[in-house]
Amino acid sequence: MIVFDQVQKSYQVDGRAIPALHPTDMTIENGEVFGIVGHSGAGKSTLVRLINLLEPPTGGDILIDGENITRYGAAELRAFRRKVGMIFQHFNLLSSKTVSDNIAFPMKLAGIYSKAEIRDRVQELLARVSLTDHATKYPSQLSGGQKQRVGIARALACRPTILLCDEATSALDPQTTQSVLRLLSEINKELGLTIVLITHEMDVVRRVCDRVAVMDGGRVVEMGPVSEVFLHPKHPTTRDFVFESENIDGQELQEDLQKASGRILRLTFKGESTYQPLLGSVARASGVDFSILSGRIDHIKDTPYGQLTLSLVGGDLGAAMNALEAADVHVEVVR
Ligand SMILES: Nc1ncnc2c1ncn2[C@@H]1O[C@H](COP(=O)(O)OP(=O)(O)OP(=O)(O)O)[C@@H](O)[C@H]1O
Repeated sequence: MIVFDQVQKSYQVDGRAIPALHPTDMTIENGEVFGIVGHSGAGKSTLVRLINLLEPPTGGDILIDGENITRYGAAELRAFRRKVGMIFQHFNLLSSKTVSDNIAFPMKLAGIYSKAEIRDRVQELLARVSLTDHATKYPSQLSGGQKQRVGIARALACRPTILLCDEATSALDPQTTQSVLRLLSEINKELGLTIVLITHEMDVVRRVCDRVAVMDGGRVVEMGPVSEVFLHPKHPTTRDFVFESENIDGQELQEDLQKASGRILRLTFKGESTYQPLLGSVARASGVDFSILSGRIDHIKDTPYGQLTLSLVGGDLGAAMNALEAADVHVEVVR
């Protein structure tokens, strides 16, 4: 478990302390995929670099499995860092080394593994990331997705318990992004690894994360299970991210809503209720007429969800809303 207790970070710029992370409390459970989403400059990288003490905090305590890592000496810190793997947006591979040698590199650097151990581990990891046939290639001979797979294998070499991902899919096309995210999900499930993933795309969070923290101006402004934060965003920054990921233009939506008559409801279906033919029967029973203003069905991790914005006129609106809520549909009155 990673615990931030009033952790803060300021950078010294021209003799002045510029805050990048205001005092923050946060807990990341073992084995979860935790997303950190925010615009450029929000403080995401700073927060993640505090977890492996690449940046020392200027205040507060960071506890990992109960140990206060901010009090570690040099030797303890070296041993701790082997337990934390990291992957990067631009892969950071060594261009003069082969795929195998890149993966072996952190094990060699640690100086505690035998040659046979390194050889066996590299073979195992090459198979894990489906790159066995590329073992003797150099990074320049690989695609972006393959390079990130090497990055992941290298990060796993010393059997870490935490994997930090700093915009790991931002340089990849959508299809390659999907396959890298699938690989990260598999690793999380198979190895029980804790994954902390920074991104500026809510869509990445939706696909793989269990919980998410939304950052703005060096503060965590919203935090919770992805289904809660994604489907019922409270902070304006979170709303912007969700709208962006759904390709919704906030202003256009407002203009559309103004043209619609009657009550406007936003319905959220989750899990099994997503597939139920509910609307027709509720409309018939309550005598309410409805038109659909916008809608989508998608997944949050493995759970299907649907969201519909409807305008409703006539009939017994209260009865319709009760019937929907009784069927586990979340009903929000927009107007
Ligand atoms: N080494 C540094 N020295 C001084 N200021 C820094 C340093 N690193 C980051 N900052 C500042 O701290 C703030 C947070 O930066 P950070 O890189 O953590 O944000 P971010 O959300 O990761 O942004 P991006 O997505 O662009 O990487 C920014 O205002 C940035 O300019």
